[in-house]
Amino acid sequence: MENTIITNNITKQYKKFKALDSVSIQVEAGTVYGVIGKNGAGKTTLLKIISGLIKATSGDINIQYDKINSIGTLIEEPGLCYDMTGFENLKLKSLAFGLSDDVQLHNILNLVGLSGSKRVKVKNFSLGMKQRLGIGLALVGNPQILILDEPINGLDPQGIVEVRKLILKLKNEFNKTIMVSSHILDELFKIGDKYAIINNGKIVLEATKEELQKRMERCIEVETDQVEDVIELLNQLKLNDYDIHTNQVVIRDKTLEVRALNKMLAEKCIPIDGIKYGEVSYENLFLELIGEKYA
Ligand SMILES: Nc1ncnc2c1ncn2[C@@H]1O[C@H](COP(=O)(O)OP(=O)(O)OP(=O)(O)O)[C@@H](O)[C@H]1O
Repeated sequence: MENTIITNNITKQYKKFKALDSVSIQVEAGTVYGVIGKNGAGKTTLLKIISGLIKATSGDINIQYDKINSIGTLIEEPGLCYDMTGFENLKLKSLAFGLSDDVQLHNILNLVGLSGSKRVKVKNFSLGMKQRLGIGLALVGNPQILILDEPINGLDPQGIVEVRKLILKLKNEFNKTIMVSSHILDELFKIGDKYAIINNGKIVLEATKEELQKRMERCIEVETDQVEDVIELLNQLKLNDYDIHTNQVVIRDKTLEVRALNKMLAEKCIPIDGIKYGEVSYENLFLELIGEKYA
């Protein structure tokens, strides 16, 4: 598939501080691209540079699009007028863009699930409604690319589901290319096709959903009430990458096979209640990638 956004060694320097350090990413057209990182990792800086809101200190950006206004952004606050309705907010932005297509605005209101609240002023909106209106504002002018910075931050579970469905609908039915950042890993992993994991301004991994899933596949979960004996065996085998839970040991080793471990446990007469392959959690994968210890 064709790439819509390519960045090449983008660096952003604030005096002596490097907020972004040689960031190179490739975003394919019609996909959702997740940018994952802790607070202060550099997500907003990257999205602002791609949106054209700030300039990179060095590096190149190549963005393919046909029309002016082809990037819609929701970065930090949506900048809503609280004494106006959702429609009036859309209208204001549309006028600022020199557009006069009210039908499109009604379609946007419908798309973001706010057509039932036509007469409600934004000051009476829930946070989820405000966030969806923020996405609606990003859609004014029908951009092909959407840049959404932390769109689910602070939302309740229902609000998160609504934004997730909206993002997927925008991709699947409207063929938008969407970059979305978050530190809520589980949620972002539900919608992205490809991801950049960013830490201290550097991309520590750019990987497709499938590649990430592959990395998460392999761990072995041993259920036992004799956790200490299992740990002793693992230490003898020099397998030091494991988590201990109540009555469970989770071993992360790509070479160890369930059958082989099962045999060794039996030989040592260590009773177990179960042994199987499991998945590394998103959080642990993330911590591994940014070089921090598992929780
Ligand atoms: N205008 C600025 N001047 C100086 N430093 C800045 C400026 N803008 C951002 N930074 C710094 O750059 C780093 C990256 O900030 P950025 O907002 O991109 O992080 P983030 O990953 O989006 O984090 P968060 O989730 O907290 O928004 C932070 O350490 C931040 O303090």
